[in-house]
Amino acid sequence: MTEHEPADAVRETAESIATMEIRGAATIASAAAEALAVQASKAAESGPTASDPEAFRASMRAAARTLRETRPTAVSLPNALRYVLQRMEGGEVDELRRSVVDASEAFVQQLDRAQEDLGRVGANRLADGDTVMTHCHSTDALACVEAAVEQGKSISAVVKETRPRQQGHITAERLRDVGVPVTLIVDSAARRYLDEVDHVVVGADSIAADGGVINKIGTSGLAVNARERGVPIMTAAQTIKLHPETLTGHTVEIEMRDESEVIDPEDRGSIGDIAVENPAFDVTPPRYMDAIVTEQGQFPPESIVTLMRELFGEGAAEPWAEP
Ligand SMILES: O=C(COP(=O)(O)O)[C@H](O)[C@H](O)COP(=O)(O)O
Repeated sequence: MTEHEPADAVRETAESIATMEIRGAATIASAAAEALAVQASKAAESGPTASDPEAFRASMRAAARTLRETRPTAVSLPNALRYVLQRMEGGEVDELRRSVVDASEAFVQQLDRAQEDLGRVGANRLADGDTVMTHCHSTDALACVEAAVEQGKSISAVVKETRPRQQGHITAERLRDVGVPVTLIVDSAARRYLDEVDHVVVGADSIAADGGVINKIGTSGLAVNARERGVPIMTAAQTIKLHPETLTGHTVEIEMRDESEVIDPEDRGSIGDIAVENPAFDVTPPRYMDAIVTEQGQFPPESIVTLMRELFGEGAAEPWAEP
């Protein structure tokens, strides 16, 4: 195996992330970490990467770049790659392999634990009898509702379908499966139903140093409406969603997806010369978000920078870059 040929499993994972078969920031992060472990095992098996530590390292960097290039917005993806590659160490291929496999396992375990911990923090904000409104499908947001249900609270949900990919349907099914009564609505009905809900709970793909929440398109409009109706809105986001590059003034790239997700290619001809745009995410300014719930407790969005600096220092390394 050469440095420019990531294992098939890495290419398959990258393809699944790009096509959204694997989706949602936390799930993308664990799939990426696991793909690096597979790459390490394959690279240690045969070819120059099996005998030359530098070729092995180069193949790991190339695999990380392949994964990094799939989708630009969820920072949990580069944070996962960074976590694993920064722990790659050893003078021999076998040591390098082991360090990558161990780091990948530790990362995935940490992710699961963090989600459980943040679920309990978020659940404390929910009271028995509350109705929550959700947007998209976020495993972190769901963890809060599930933990509240486990605490014996009776929770019901109004679930936005979330055009164009309708991830709300996944949320509706997950909530139904844990016994939460669900009402599914179209996105444009959200303001009408806000009068019937006690909390809005959303996830995040990235959180900027100023506390801005980058999440599925439509989150910012929902947040503005929730504020106007006096309904508290929280973001459930593990700390791997904190975007270290925003500490140095970078902005988060918003993914633009194909127009075929918005309009059926068969109908495209009939609408003629009309531009169709499909941004996948938007930014909710911190003043419209009541709390960011993490595994380390809840924070007002404006104070998240303190936690970010503690965890990431002043910036972000790119260990996948060629030296
Ligand atoms: O915006 C989305 C998913 O977008 P997409 O479907 O385009 O990937 C989710 O709210 C966040 O990724 C958080 O999810 P989680 O809490 O599971 O990390």
